[in-house]
Amino acid sequence: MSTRKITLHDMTLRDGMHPKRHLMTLEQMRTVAQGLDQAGIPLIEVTHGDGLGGASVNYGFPAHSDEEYLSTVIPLMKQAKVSALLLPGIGTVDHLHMAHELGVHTIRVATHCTEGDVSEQHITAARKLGMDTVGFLMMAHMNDAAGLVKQARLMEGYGANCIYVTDSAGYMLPEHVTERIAAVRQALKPETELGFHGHHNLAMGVANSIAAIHAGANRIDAAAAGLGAGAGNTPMEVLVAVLDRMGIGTGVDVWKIQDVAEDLVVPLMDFPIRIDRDALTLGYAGVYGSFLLFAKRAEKKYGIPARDLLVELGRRGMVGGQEDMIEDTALTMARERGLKAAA
Ligand SMILES: C[C@H](O)CC(=O)C(=O)O
Ligand SMILES: [Mn+2]
Repeated sequence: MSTRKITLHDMTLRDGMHPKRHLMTLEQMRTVAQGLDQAGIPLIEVTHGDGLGGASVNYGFPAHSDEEYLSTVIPLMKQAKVSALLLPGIGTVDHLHMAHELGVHTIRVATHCTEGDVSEQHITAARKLGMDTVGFLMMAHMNDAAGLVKQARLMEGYGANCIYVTDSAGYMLPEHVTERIAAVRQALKPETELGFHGHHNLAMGVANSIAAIHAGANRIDAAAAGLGAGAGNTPMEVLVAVLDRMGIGTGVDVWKIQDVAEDLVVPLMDFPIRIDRDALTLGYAGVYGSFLLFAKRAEKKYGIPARDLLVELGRRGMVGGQEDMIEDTALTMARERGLKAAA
């Protein structure tokens, strides 16, 4: 067994909210969170798919508020800590205080990979509260290694004790991950932790996570049965089995996490999380994972195949926060093709 310890961070109840259209019930949250806790997962993320304050016309209204989800899950945890995602501009410092009061241990302040400077206020506030504070650089394939180093240093300078390279589009191949993680690892203080968040659109979730670990990452995100945006996140139960075979310690029980995936998470899926042609196109064209259902909806409404729309969104370089542009782009394409919207 290697002496290196990897912290696995579960995404089922946050990234998994995207394919659930943010409509998980409190009972589903409770059951899955307890299963993950009993399997030994040390850190579990809980919020709207777009983080604290995500409830909106743009991102979708959830079945319950972040307060309800967090106050349902946190008191039940025997060993796991709970994290919350926060995108400045969506989540506010008030949301951060609310999360802290409810017992959230880790706050992950997420920005586009070229906009780390917008995280200063939230990272500073979280550090003042003594929280485990993470800077989360999304769509990391859209910045090169040197650019990510700059952004990571900014976030570290504001007080983040961990920085994430986030493959939101599931676009990266292992060599892209290795190059970026190694460069960021070298640039940060040795005590600053480094994480990787993968999506499985090109079936690279596990391979990319292993590449990240080899290049110096020590926190890795994954979701039980892969429940997450697009073709899902790195499947947790597969990652745990592979790391166990590699002799890398995670503290997670190989069998129990399989049972969580199979018995608790697969049954709550609204559709199978798989690499269908649209999810594959996200990875191939480098498109933000949570655009998938928006594109599928636009296909029904305007008759533009989701795949064509996703390719165009990738060509236009659309990023998280530009969800309204999906409809706009579909309308433009429908007009160009002489199509009429479905009644
Ligand atoms: C708000 C996004 O879903 C955050 C994330 O998980 C990603 O960028 O990937
Ligand atoms: Mn994600």
